[in-house]
Amino acid sequence: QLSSTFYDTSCPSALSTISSGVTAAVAQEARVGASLLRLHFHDCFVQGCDASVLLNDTSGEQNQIPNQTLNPRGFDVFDSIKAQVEAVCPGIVSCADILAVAARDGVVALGGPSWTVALGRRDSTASFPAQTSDLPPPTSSLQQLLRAYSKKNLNQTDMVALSGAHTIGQAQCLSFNDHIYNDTNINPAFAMSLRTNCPASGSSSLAPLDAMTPTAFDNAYYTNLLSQRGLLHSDQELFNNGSADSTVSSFAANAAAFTSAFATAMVKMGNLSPLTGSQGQVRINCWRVNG
Ligand code: HEM
Ligand SMILES: [Ca+2]
Ligand SMILES: [Ca+2]
Repeated sequence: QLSSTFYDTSCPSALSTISSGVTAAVAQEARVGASLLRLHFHDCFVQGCDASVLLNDTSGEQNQIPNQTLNPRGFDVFDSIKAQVEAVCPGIVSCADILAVAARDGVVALGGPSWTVALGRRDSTASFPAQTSDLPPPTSSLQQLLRAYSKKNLNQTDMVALSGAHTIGQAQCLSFNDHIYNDTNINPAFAMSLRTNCPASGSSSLAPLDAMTPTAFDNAYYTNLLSQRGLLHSDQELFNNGSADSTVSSFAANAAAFTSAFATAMVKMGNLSPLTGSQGQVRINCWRVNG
């Protein structure tokens, strides 16, 4: 059972240490907020929020396709924040908890909502590469997205709200080349402008997931979908004459409805299968199991 007061006596400065580290890093480079948020998602969807994504085994999760596009800067910033937390409270605060708090603080630093993060997760002692198949690819259909989220007990509203994370951050051309060259449910001028920097065969060059406000955590992601300006195939699937259309429209029209649904869904995602009590360990270095 997680609790928001978990570190109140064992490490009272844990939360302020994390938030000042995240705030400083995001002020220097806005994308870091997005990269930390995505790390938490890629952790929780693979065997639960246990920091398994951070273990850099050569045959681990990080080498699987969905994780090959995680921004290396996110790992660097994360490691430096963990080092700051270790300096004030050695061996107390888990990597999985820091990830959950850093994801929230990154959203807040970019103007998004805040929420209370329940704490007390412990860190895995193994990486789970096979389970990265629980992360839906950007080629997913609406039906495939719904199935991937329902496997995690997240409903359609949660799914649409969590996808609003794509209001910040960047994607490599190889994640959306098929959408801008071969799909028809995309604004032609938008597709044309993206093709300048993204060959049909794909590449590593970057485009913002939300071309309107790439560094603001707002509801522009949904207004983009209404005009067929979703960057990923999977983004535009949420507004493509299907069951999610009405939720997309309502989040586009009502920013508060989005931020409240996002916060609710982040809490649910952050509670996925945590290790607690004496399970797992508190890793000293997040990238390796304690030796
Ligand atoms: C609905 C299923 C989802 C799919 C198919 C998906 C797919 C992707 C892809 C392909 C990228 C770009 C990777 C690259 O090419 O560099 C990306 C980036 C990103 N995703 Fe998702 N994603 C999904 C859900 C989520 C969720 C639930 C969150 C967080 C709550 C999230 C947060 C992000 C962020 C913040 C970025 C930008 C990261 C950065 O700039 O470093 N995504 N996602
Ligand atoms: Ca995990
Ligand atoms: Ca935005």
